[in-house]
Amino acid sequence: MEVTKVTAMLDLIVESTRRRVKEIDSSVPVEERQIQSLEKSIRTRKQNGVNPVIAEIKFRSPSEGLIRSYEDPAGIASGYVDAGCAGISVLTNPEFFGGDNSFIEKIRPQTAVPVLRKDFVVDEAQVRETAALGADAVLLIAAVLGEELGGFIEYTHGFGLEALVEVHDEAEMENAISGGARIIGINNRNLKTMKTELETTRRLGPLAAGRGVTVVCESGITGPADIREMRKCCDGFLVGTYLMKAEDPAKALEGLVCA
Ligand SMILES: O=P(O)(O)OC[C@@H](O)[C@@H](O)c1c[nH]c2ccccc12
Repeated sequence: MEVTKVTAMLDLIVESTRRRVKEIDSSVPVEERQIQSLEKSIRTRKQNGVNPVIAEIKFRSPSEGLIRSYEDPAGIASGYVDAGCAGISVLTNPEFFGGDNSFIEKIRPQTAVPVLRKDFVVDEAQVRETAALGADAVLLIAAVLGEELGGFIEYTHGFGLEALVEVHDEAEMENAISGGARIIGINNRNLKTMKTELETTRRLGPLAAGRGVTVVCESGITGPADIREMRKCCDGFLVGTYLMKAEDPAKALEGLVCA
């Protein structure tokens, strides 16, 4: 029963996203620019013995409801940068995650780290829009794109952007690697049950070892101990709720970066 209900939730998100896609203005020019590489940022930090953490800006979610009352995303982002994040993940879905495209435009000019645009990409117009907004990378979810994943990865790279390709099981991991993914996010949250299990990264991380990809452990990180425990199975981390629930998100992040 529960599974059917939550699958309907993902369908709902994808459906509402398709409505937003119709409103994208594809005549907005995409300016030529040098992107900041998330892949490089993660690798450099790892080599320097610092935990690479992509810190997320997310005010609400279907599983948590309201996570933090709204405040200027640019202020949170600059705290994250000072605390040594490897990148900033920005939710732009308004209906379910309290995000907005304008968050990217607000954050980008004052941010010296890669910015990841997090949304439910179902159409190439959203990838083009991501480039126009000035982000450096875009999330592509294997479970949403299925057989089209490889084509979307190629399209993304064609814009000079990087893709964080999200997987949740063995088949999606293979689809991502054969589709040309360079950065793979293992989502510990089961999108059907909404539960998080770090076990997912423990199981799937080793499948990517030695295959030239950068692996990010996503969702359900609840503090420095999780980072210390999981870092042998991945290259970096993506953390949202734990930081956004903290009174001082930047201070909470410092504890993860130095864990
Ligand atoms: O808040 P958490 O449990 O730290 O998780 C962050 C991030 O992984 C999560 O926001 C996320 C992972 N994949 C997504 C896809 C869409 C929206 C959100 C997400």
